[in-house]
Amino acid sequence: MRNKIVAGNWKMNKTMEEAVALTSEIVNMAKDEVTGDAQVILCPPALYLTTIQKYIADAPNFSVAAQNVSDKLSGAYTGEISAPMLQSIGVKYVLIGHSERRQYFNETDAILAEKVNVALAHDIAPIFCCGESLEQRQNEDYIGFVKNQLTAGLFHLSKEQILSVVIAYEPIWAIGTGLTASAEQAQEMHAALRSHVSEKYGQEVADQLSILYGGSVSASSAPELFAAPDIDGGLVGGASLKSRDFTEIIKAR
Ligand SMILES: O=C(CO)COP(=O)(O)O
Repeated sequence: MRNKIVAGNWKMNKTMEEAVALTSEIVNMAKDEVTGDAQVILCPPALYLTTIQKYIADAPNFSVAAQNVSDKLSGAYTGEISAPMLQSIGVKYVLIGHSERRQYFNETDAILAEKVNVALAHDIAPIFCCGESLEQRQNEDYIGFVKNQLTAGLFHLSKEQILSVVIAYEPIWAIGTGLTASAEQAQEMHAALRSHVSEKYGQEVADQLSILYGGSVSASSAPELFAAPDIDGGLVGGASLKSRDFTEIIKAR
C-alpha cells in the first residue's frame, strides 16, 4: 500500500566520472530487484542531474532527486536553482529540510514551507527531512519537537498535496556518525509521526505516506530497520556512495 523507497543522498561528493560509474554499477546490480511498488531515488549534485537521468533511463523504478531547491522562482539569486528549472529537466523529487541545510544554510521553518510550496506547484515531490539533535533527545520532548517540524513545514498543505510528500526522519545524532538509531527508536518516531499526520489529515492519508529513516543506514542495519511496520525505506548518505553497499540496502527493502 505504501511505496518502498531507498534514496541515496550523495551530498557534495563525486566527480562527474565517479558519479556516472557509481550510477552504472548500481543500475547493473540492482535494476532487477526494483520492481512493483519499490523505488530507488538517486540524489546527485545538481550539476549531474541530467547526466544521471540518462544512465537510469532503462531502469523503470529509478529516479533522481535534487538535493535542494530555491524558495524563489527566478531572479537575481546567484547560484540558486529554481523549481521551474528542475521541472524543465524532468526532476520529480527534491530534498527539503535536510538538517545540513537547516544548520549550515540557516533554512528556517518558514523558508522550508515555501520551498515545499514551490516544489509542489511545479510537480516536484518534496522529500521532507526532519529530526532531533542529541541534546534535544536527551533534554526535551524530542517527539514533540519533530512533530512540530512537520507541522511547520507541511501542515498548511491540502490532503491532495500532502499525499505527494515523502517524509524522511533523520535524527541528527545518527547522521554520518555510524550511530544508527535502533529499529525500536526509529519505529517509535515513525509511528508518532504517522499518527501526527493522521490527526491532521485522517488515517487513510497517513497510511499512504512513505516515511523513510535516515542516519548511518548500512547494509547490516537496513534489514531490521526496514522490517519495522512504519519504516518505508531509507534515505542513505555515506553508504549510498558505494555501489555494493547501496545495492545491499536496496535489496533489504
Ligand atoms: O544525511 C543522511 C542522508 O540524507 C544520512 O547520512 P549518513 O547515512 O551518512 O549518516
